[in-house]
Amino acid sequence: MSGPELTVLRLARPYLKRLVGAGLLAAATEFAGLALMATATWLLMTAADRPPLDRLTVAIVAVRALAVSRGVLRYTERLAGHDAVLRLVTDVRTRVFATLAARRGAPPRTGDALSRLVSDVEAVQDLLLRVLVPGAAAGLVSVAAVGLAALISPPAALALAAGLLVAGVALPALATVLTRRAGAEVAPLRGVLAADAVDLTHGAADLAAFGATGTALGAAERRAQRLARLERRLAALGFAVDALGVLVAGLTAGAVVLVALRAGVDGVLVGVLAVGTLAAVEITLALVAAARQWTGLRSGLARVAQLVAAAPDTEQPGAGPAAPSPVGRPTGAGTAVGAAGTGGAAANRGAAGAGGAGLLAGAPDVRFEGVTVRYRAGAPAALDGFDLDLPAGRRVAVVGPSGAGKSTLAAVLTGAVRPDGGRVTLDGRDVSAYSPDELPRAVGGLLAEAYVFHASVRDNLLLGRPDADEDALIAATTAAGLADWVRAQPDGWDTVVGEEGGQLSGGQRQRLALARALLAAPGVLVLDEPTEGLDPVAADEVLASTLAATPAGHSVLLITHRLSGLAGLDEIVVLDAGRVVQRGRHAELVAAPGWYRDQWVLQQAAEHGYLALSG
Ligand SMILES: Nc1ncnc2c1ncn2[C@@H]1O[C@H](COP(=O)(O)OP(=O)(O)OP(=O)(O)O)[C@@H](O)[C@H]1O
Repeated sequence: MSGPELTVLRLARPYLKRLVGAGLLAAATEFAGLALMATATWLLMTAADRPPLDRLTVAIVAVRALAVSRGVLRYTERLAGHDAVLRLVTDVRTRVFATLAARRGAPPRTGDALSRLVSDVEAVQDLLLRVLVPGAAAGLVSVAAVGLAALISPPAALALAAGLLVAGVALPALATVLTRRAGAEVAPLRGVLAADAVDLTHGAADLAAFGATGTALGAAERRAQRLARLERRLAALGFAVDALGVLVAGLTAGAVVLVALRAGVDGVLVGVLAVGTLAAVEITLALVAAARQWTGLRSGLARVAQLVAAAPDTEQPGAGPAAPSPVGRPTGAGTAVGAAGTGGAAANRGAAGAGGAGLLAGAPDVRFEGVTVRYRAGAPAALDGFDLDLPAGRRVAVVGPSGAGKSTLAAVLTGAVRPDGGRVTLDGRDVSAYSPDELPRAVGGLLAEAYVFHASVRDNLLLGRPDADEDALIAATTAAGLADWVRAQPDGWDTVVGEEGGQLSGGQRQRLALARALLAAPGVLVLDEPTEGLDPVAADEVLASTLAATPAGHSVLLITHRLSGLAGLDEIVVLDAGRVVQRGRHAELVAAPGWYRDQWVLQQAAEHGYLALSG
């Protein structure tokens, strides 16, 4: 027993007395079972000769007493063991939680943290309740069984000892060797799968928008299949070892009987030895189960020990299993379990550069015809008979007050929401007719509240275009105003951004999501509030560089609250309560009375002061 187990045992020190008590009670329970079998055998075989009843009285009482005491002992053992272990587990869980919460550097992903708090901490519980307590009990009872057998026949006791050694030492060792590798892979894999579940649910909209859902699902499925394979293999090996255990029990009982007969032991006692041997070997075989449990628990224990032992901020970012990227690339130095590669629909796209390095496919002509969306029956329509032509290469902004239906427009265009009335077509074909792989090539971009994955900057960027080269990465991040930050990071493109981009400022997160959208460069680039969270100067710069970086011929649908920087756009559509209330170019709208002009004045005054308006 080494490192992690010792750390756990050190934590168990305050509960040592209770644990030792539980171990002794477990041994007493097993011993009562063994004694019950032996006494009952003696009773039956002796009774067959019809002796006077008083010869049997003690044995009859003993059988009853042992049967009752066995149940009582088992109950108290469970009570004492669980009492001690649940107290310990509460301590460990509190410490693990405190360490996770206090840790600086890269925090674990929610799924992984959950897995550490739940299944890894349960490994501590299992180590004590399923490995140490039953293991110690089995060891003690084996010694007692050999001692008792020696009282009847020393040679038979030797045969029993040999059988018990095989059952209690050789078989557990064999089980450990056979299951070690698979067992070590299982706990981290469970953690990674839990993290996959978080990404697939929280990042579902962005994965769909970049056409990476299939790839991410595929990667998660491959990991799930790997886990299932490992668990099947562990179960099959376990059954094989269990079968060997039954064989060992039979062979040992046979050997004990032969040796005892040769040594001239009385027939009834031979029977007692035979049944006692079967019972003793069965109890010792608990060590095989304990060993199998132990190999399965080791990696979970190691992770708990690592967390408990580490000072809150000493753990290195990226330690532990590699954080799989949403597109299936391993991002850390640890075990890249089931890395999925970069195949799939997203990888099959053509080349396209944020800086105009090439076109995916020509931008389609988009047409909204009388589109109506109502989220709930009876609720006001979020979009109410909306019409818009967005021919290839056109750049249109949609503005309007909060709740006007702007994001709903983006959701309808990207296929996330189906209109209740009217239709949206790309090159004359209804959006709903495009497959989930096909649509993101034509339409995509930065959705409202874009999800940033717990992966490196590079992997977050590559979500929409896995084959992008360094130049394209630089072009996209430069346009989004993130390139200087990336250059300043010690790990550069490999900087892990934390779950939901938690290691980034709000503005950096937004720039990263924007750079990702630019890199994906779909024919119709939807940008929902691309400069949200940036100060006015930065917002103007980023919007200008973003529009400049969009390849010529690609269309842009810009959704924004800010009216600054829209002068160069082909059309601005003002929405209110799902209806178009104004449309035109910036200069026209600023000149005409209406929501646009009022809002423009207010925003200019807020950002530059009222004097700037008159100047
Ligand atoms: N998933 C939804 N379920 C129910 N109602 C929704 C949903 N999404 C939006 N709505 C409603 O639809 C209307 C339009 O919302 P939408 O998000 O499209 O407006 P918006 O113009 O983008 O607003 P904001 O500028 O505040 O983001 C709002 O009244 C909103 O409450």
